[in-house]
Amino acid sequence: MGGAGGLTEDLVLGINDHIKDAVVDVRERGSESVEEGEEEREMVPPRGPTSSSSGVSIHRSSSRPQLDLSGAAIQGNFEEKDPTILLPNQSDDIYHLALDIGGSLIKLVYFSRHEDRPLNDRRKKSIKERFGISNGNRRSYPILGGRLHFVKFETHKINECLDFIHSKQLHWGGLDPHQWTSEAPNNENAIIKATGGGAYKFADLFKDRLGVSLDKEDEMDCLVAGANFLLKAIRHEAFTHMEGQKEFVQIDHNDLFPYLLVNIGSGVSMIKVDGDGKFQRVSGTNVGGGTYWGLGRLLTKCKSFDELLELSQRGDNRTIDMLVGDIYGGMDYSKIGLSASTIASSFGKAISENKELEDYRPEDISLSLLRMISYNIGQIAYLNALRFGLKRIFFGGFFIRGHAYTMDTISFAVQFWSNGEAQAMFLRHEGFLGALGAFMSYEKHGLDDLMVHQLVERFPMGAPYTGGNIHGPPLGDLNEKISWMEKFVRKGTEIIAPVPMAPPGTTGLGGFEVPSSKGDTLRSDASALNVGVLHLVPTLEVFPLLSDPKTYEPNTIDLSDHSELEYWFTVLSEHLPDLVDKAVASEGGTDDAKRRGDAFAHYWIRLMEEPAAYGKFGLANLLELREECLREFQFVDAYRSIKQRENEASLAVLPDLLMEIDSMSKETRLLTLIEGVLAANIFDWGSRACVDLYHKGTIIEIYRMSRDKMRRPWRVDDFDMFKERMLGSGENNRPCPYKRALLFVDNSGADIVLGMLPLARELLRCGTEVVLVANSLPALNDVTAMELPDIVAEAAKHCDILRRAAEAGGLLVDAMNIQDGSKESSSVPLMVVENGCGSPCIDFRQVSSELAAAAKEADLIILEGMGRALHTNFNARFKCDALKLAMVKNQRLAEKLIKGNIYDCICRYEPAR
Ligand SMILES: Nc1ncnc2c1ncn2[C@@H]1O[C@H](COP(=O)(O)OP(=O)(O)O)[C@@H](O)[C@H]1O
Ligand SMILES: CC(C)(COP(=O)(O)O)[C@@H](O)C(=O)NCCC(=O)O
Ligand SMILES: [Mn+2]
Repeated sequence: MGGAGGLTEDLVLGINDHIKDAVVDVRERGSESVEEGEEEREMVPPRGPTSSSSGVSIHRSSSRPQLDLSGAAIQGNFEEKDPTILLPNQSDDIYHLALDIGGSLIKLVYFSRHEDRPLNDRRKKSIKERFGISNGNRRSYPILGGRLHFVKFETHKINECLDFIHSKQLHWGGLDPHQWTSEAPNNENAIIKATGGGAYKFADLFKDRLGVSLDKEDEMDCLVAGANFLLKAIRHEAFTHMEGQKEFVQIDHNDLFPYLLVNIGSGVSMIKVDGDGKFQRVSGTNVGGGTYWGLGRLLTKCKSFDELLELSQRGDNRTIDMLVGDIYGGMDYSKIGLSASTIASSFGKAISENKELEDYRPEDISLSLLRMISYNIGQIAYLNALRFGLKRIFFGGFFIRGHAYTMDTISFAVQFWSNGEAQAMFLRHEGFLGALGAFMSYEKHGLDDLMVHQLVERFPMGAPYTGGNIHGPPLGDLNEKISWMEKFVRKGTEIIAPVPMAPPGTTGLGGFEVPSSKGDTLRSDASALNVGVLHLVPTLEVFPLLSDPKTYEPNTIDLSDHSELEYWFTVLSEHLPDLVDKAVASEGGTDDAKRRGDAFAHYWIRLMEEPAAYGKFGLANLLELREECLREFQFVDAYRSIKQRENEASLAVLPDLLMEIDSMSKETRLLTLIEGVLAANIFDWGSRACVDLYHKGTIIEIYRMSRDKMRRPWRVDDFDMFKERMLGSGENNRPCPYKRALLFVDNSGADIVLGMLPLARELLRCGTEVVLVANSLPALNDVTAMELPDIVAEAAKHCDILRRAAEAGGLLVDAMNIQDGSKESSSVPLMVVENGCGSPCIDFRQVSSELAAAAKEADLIILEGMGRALHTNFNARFKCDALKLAMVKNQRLAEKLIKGNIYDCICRYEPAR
């Protein structure tokens, strides 16, 4: 090893000298952010390494396209009030709508389609040819990518709902689904699927106001279809809620039936579900959500359901309910297992006291009523489960409203009466089952064919308002979002107050005792249970090399541990000012960008008030949500100029690095290359520690420190095993054992140029095909698949191996004047493939179809960086050999994962399973 160390040292000095000329002092950058936009224009070469990020084909975009109003014309009778307007050029977003019009609420589920605009770039084309990927060849009709939105209105405000549908022109989509792709649909014969009593009651109103007919679907059919779809297709849909603890339940698709579905709407239906379309309504009760809201309104004079629910949180039901202790002189009735605090008779105290309604606190009345109804429903549900021997009970309907206390009470009843045999579970899309079922009843929309991995739930701004609260149009337009945000900030200080990390208020005593959540307010935007927009991405696939997709869990750190959540949320929040700075600078530092930056920061903190509301949450989800938030506020690529500069600086020193590498023996070279990857992984703008380093030193100093740290053994060091596999024992010059390697690259600049590209070159040199796998969308300073071909092209100018391989892989098409011009067909190709992600991490259950295709013949994967190799996939096992390379740039993670320290390195080699 001594020899290798010496050479490495030389290499460092050599590189440092070159870097000195080419690299800017990072300290200067922080303070020059305002001019960055300008300078960026100067620095962008015509075909610069990262100049093309704006045209990315976005897989997971969450921003809504604007309506194309050109050529708009009134359709039909001009005399009509609110006539329909045709938008002939609005072709990329086609809507489809289904309704559930209940006694209390109208639920809307609508689909918006954003057509893929495949970029005809050379990379995509050649990858498609090479891997034989064609569009839509798997089904007789294509599943359309798009988004499912969830909105609700109060039934007595049906006009708001009609206005909403009209304003969004959702009724135009009510045509035969086969016509979804056609332009400018004509809605004369439009039909909208609808369920619930209102589908009958309001049919004429829909015809008069919107000119559409409601196609009525059976309510029970719809509830069951909706529940089955959610339970099969949405990963974190069902959860238990006991004593304040929410726990997501992974439902095995093959072991879903039978179950009892209890839908608590205005009234309550109990349905025994035995399969898709196989069910029986076995019971129900007229004491339901309508009872709580109706009686509660009369008794407390509350103006809204949420107000009534909020009152209950400050209530003490002992003032009204007759408890066992009231009857037994403060004692338990222990013989039959009833404690003194058990409710013997709801509202029972009111009979014996000489009091009027005004003498009772509305808070106490509300709580007593809530407990009476929840407990009663829980008990009837249990009895029905018992009747049919069902172990699982799923509760839906908007009565639940994601309210911790309601869920705890119902869970307690089920647990108590069943002696723990039966389990109450709740659904995140609680009240949308019927509407979803009605949506499913459209023939051949392909939704029922979609699988879990093709659905991505996103929480764009406005989701809490559409899915949660009763509200008008969701905030679609960015200006609306920001003005809302500004209003919100002005209104209260909630946003900047410390983030509450304690679990939501609960009794802690299982529903029989007084809630300890006094003083807690039910947030009026209903973020207690957020329902996001479901993105349907038919092109996402499960990575075929996962050794066991069923048990695969991408996250290494589970944030359901509150101390973890608190820590990571704090770390990311501390990074926020720097991130906002970069984001604003990337948009030219304009006033508009500053407003958006502020709004982003506020929104981010607000989102984090209750992350559990978004389904099961790991660190990878937190990091991804941050990127999604940035995109939501139209920050396309916050680190664009930083990436460009670091790419240019690194490319300038690449030729010298390659020269030094080429002078080494095979063995030393391999070690030096791996060291190079680990050392360059320090250039990570997502790590607090690294950003602090950038503010203190130059790239050269940082890089030197990083190379110094490279002495083996690393904290996790399987290098010898990897070397053995690559080179065999002894210098026997045998060819490299790998046919195709997938290199999951991480950061721009030194990381890709001086770390991963030289490693890729070595693999190419020994006959391995190399697929560079990079992000589809920007995330921090990660290099994207769109940027890589240009970086490779630049590097190829100095290296024949890279040039020939890139040519063979279709990355270079007469890209430059190549000296020897030989185009050997025998050369091993180098390709670039997008991974389908826009995050620093990767979830192998949802990758792009081109990556899935490329993986089929791969026998080595190399995962680089903290996000892809540590936060996610540290424990993942693959069907082929895997090398995980990362520098740990966080002290706590280093301690937890490897009992080590910040800047320790990991080289983990795992032979195929
Ligand atoms: N904002 C709200 N306005 C009215 N009721 C609400 C609201 N949020 C939750 N609820 C509760 O949800 C019940 C309606 O649930 P839902 O599943 O929509 O049933 P339905 O189809 O009968 O309208 C109401 O009776 C009430 O208890
Ligand atoms: C965002 C990152 C995963 C990116 O790391 P990378 O994948 O580039 O190695 C990492 O910087 C990170 O975990 N940052 C947050 C923790 C911290 O600042 O210490
Ligand atoms: Mn990164």
